[in-house]
Amino acid sequence: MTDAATANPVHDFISRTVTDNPVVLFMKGVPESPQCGFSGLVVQVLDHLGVDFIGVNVLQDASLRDGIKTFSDWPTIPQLYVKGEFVGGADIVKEMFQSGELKPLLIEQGVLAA
Ligand SMILES: N[C@@H](CCC(=O)N[C@@H](CS)C(=O)NCC(=O)O)C(=O)O
Ligand code: FES
Repeated sequence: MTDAATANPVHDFISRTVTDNPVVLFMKGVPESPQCGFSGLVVQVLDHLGVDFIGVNVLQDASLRDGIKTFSDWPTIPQLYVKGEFVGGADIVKEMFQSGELKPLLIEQGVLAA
């Protein structure tokens, strides 16, 4: 984390959220009703694998929508975090799922039963 984490309340919120929750998806809309196909795709993958996760709707707050980009140094939404680590956006999650890498990673991280 950069020193910005202590100076930026939005970064503090994000930091706490990804520390307190094992799997966090920063997304547009909520898991039950994604507002963008890219966010919806990641929700579908996580649901398919049976992962428990929380969704954080960046559309509720412009500073959160911007803040998650600077926090992760990643320009787009969705953004998946597992155990406080940034995993990727929709393309990465899709690729990891299709290549069979995602499930073992989630099991290894202890967020999915083997
Ligand atoms: N290729 C991206 C697709 C996601 C994407 O392009 N998101 C755009 C449109 S939803 C975005 O977040 N734009 C900035 C914004 O809306 O704030 C990925 O792998 O996640
Ligand atoms: S909201 Fe338009 S592509 Fe995601």
